[in-house]
Amino acid sequence: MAKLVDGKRISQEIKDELKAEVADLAQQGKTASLAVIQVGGDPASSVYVRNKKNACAYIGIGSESYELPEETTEEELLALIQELNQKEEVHGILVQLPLPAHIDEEKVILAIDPSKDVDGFHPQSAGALMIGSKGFLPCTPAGVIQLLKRSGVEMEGKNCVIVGRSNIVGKPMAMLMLRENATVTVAHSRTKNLKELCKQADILIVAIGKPKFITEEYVKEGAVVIDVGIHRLEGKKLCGDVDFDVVEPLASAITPVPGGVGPMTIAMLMNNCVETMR
Ligand SMILES: Nc1nc(=O)c2c([nH]1)NC[C@@H]1CN(c3ccc(C(=O)N[C@@H](CCC(=O)O)C(=O)O)cc3)C=[N+]21
Ligand SMILES: [Mg+2]
Repeated sequence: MAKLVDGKRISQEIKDELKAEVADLAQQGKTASLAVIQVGGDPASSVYVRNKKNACAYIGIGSESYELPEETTEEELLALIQELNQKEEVHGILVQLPLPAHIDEEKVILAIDPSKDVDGFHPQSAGALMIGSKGFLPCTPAGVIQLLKRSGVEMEGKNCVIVGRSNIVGKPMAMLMLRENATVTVAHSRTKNLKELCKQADILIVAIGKPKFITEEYVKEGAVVIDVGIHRLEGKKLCGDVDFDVVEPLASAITPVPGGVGPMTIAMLMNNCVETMR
């Protein structure tokens, strides 16, 4: 039977470490505060925004939220970001994605001061990751690395297949696994012989955004399976990109959804906020 990789427990462990560190840094007069911007009232986004604010309160950093109406113009949003860039009491800026269709996400991300880019989405942060220089790491892939490390999964020399090539998960995930000296393959929706390729993976990381897409035919016996997907099924039940019930018996370790990668994303966001104080 597969060992469950408990993201809920590990994220709690990280938040507790950060809480202690923040208390220490506070004694030296250091503080941090996160500004969260949400445009429109998407209920899923509201849940995530609330979780982020709760996490800030838990570890002892400030947060302020800007809930803007759906009709907000790109100019108005850019003006708010400029204001927060200038504001000394704000150390991190997060613009909840996705944004309404009339706003250019790329422009918005580019407007954030890279020194406050706690999501790690700015091109300067992405470039720094690529060449191995200092910058904020994107929270979800950084969370996956922490899950693997804290579960004792050896990465060096291992065959890692990443399914998905997005700018916020697949691509930065590949860079981080390379840093850990894994041998990395990035697969995606157009990859030929995807099943055969995935079956070679010692570590399979899935972020394709298709519910229960990965079945037992994609997984080698003993593989470590990390599921980045999150989907709300009818009846509000959550599931990932991996069909957990059929893959779990094959895997040596596997993340559940919920309780896997999701909570780690928030823990690593908190780590990036604390990084502004260090
Ligand atoms: N600028 C920006 N930064 C983000 O980091 C960002 C974003 N936009 N837009 C949306 C996605 C999604 N995301 C998640 C965070 C936590 C959970 C999480 O905590 N999930 C829980 C379940 C939560 C639930 O019940 O829905 C779990 O998997 O156990 C999931 C997803 C951050 N995102
Ligand atoms: Mg893709």
